[in-house]
Amino acid sequence: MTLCYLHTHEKYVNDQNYANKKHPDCAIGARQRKDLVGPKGIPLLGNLISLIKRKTVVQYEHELANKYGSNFSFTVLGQGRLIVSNDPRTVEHLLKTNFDDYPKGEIFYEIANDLLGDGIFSVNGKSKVVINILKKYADIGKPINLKDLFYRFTMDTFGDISFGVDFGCLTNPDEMSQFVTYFDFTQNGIFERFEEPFWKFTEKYSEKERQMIDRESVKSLLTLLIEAVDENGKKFNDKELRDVALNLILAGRDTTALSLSWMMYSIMTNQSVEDSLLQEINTILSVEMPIPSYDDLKLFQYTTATFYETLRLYPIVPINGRVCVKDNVLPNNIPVFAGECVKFNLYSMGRDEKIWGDDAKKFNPKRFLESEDGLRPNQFKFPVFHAGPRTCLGQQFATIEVVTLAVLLLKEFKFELVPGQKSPPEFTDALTLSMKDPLMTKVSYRAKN
Ligand code: HEM
Repeated sequence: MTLCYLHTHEKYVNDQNYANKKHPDCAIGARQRKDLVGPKGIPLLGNLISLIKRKTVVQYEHELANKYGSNFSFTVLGQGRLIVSNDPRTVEHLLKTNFDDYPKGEIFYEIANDLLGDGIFSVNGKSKVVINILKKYADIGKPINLKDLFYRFTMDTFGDISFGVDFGCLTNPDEMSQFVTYFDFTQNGIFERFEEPFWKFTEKYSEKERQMIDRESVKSLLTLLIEAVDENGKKFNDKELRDVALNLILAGRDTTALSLSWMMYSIMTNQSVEDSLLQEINTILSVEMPIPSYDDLKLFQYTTATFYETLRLYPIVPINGRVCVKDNVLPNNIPVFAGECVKFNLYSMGRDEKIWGDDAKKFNPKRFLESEDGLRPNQFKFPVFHAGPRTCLGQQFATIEVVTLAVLLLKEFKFELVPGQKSPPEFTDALTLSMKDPLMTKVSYRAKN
């Protein structure tokens, strides 16, 4: 997943053209822009301090959107000027119409079709393991952390369909595989670099970051993958190791696991949605068809709409954007100069009444079924899977995974939030909209067999 921070960082550090010494209220390296609204910064640092003080970047920008409207700008030391434009026309401009002015790196892999082929069998197989785990919790009446369970589910499904290996996350629930632990550690470390302009300096002196670059850790991470073999005994080559492992897992595991968590949270807090889901599931599934096949999945329209509605209010990739390489003008007439980063905040867009109408903040899956576009919403208004030529390659696979598991779980179990938890859950600062705390859930049988 390419975010613009890294590019902006390099661009601005290297580009002395913009390194104007007189920057009264913006970060060094950023062009002065009196034509844009936004919070006043301080010399050299720009808005870095207020950004650090906020809970998350998503919330910082959402607060600014509430104050300044859909288009505003701020500057941050190390990132230069960030122009936020939560406007579907800007999204189309960036990701499609003026795609060449906002380039994105090479496609790192093309796996979607392979995944769809056998993916459904793997999803069904792993869903059964999840159901067995839930049965144990339902039998003893002990709450389970659904967030953790969904991470294990998507990780194992991924290991299975992509590498042909079993990471054992579901079968050894008390012990997260070493590979997964190292992957998470490295992923978190990388995100912190986006936020810390002096990371090269601070990493030298911090114990945590020392571990990040510790050769033994990296070696262990790689060793585990190097040792993994597919069913024919074939090992990964170096390029596969780098591209497939990190990018694929980053793109596919967290996104789907988090979608499941936010979706289950939304269902647990909206009784009428749960009722409609059950009605659909009980009408379609039967003794003859206890598990949906690939073709049956399109019948689950309300369930699919519930997945989309979850992504609208809880976009798993909540902020996106691109660095501009050629001066141009946005459709709303805002000029953008090479080196500036144009972003859109999907969390704000999903809650925007101008885009979704008066009930924008309400969780209402029917809005998709009742709209003209149906289950093919306009990508620029709803860029949760990105849009244009670089749309998410895993959209269809993620939909299969989420809808299948949700249908099978909801048919068998009733889920209730354990009281005393924050609702809605808080999220952390990460590339993805990660829940900060466990999602503790009481699970019970709908009808004991
Ligand atoms: C609900 C689940 C998912 C969501 C919300 C999601 C969202 C996204 C987004 C927003 C991007 C664009 C990122 C960027 O360029 O900044 C993306 C790209 C991508 N996603 Fe997904 N994704 C999901 C699941 C998956 C799955 C399961 C896979 C793999 C099977 C996958 C594979 C990819 C790939 C390969 C790309 C890069 C496409 C390219 O650059 O051409 N995604 N996804």
